Amino acid sequence: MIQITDLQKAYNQKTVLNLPKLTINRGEIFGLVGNNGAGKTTLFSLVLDLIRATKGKVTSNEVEVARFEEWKTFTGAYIDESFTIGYLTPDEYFTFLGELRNLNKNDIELFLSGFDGFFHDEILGKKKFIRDLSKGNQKKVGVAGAFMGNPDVVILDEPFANLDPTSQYKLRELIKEYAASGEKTLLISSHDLDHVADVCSRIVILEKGEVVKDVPKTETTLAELEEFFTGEKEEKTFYDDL
Ligand SMILES: Nc1ncnc2c1ncn2[C@@H]1O[C@H](COP(=O)(O)OP(=O)(O)OP(=O)(O)O)[C@@H](O)[C@H]1O
Repeated sequence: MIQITDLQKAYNQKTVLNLPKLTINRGEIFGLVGNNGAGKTTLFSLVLDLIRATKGKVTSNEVEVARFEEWKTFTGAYIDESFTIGYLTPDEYFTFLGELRNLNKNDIELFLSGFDGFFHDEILGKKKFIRDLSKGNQKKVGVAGAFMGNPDVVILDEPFANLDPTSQYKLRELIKEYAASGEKTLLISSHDLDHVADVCSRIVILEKGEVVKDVPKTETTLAELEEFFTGEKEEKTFYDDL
């Protein structure tokens, strides 16, 4: 679905991303982790053609994202506040986005009803501009918007950050439900190893712009990720054998 070939991004001669080859297949829930400055947002920004690559290319469903526009019809994303429209209320924003994605009023209402639990009665019908919502609620609007129109590819940069614990768990469920058909491709970055290990089918660790680990999710993934980032192996305790 997404092919990355010889992709490099440099700022002032300093390479911040270097990916000789990376393929993300249809149906994968691709989790991207890495310390601050590892290159996660840079990678997503290149996949979404928000910044120009120094070298190399990204194709999404065979469409080269930097040269053509068709990929936008099957891609939903939320990277930051610039993806929403601050001077609209969430209701206005979803109507706008829905129309853009050829949904009628009923479709939009049906779509939004799927987010009732996630929105927790804080988002819709409040007559508040998106820019005046709390950071977490702004994120909820953006994340929900990314799923609108049932896109084949959904890209979310740190979707769990700023959300309260209940909303984080609701988002896990939403992501899993969305991916359940096996037809959708999701790219999710997060600093929360527990969430990534729970929802993702494949996990990639970036370090200084390079892939240092690329593994399918298994029962031991969370422990392996924790060991990688803390440098400590979790000791087996007496209680583990009971
Ligand atoms: N516009 C820019 N000009 C110069 N350097 C930049 C620019 N944007 C990003 N960088 C650098 O690129 C590197 C990768 O940044 P990026 O935001 O992709 O990391 P990240 O993994 O998303 O980090 P975080 O977890 O902190 O969000 C960093 O060293 C960052 O300082």
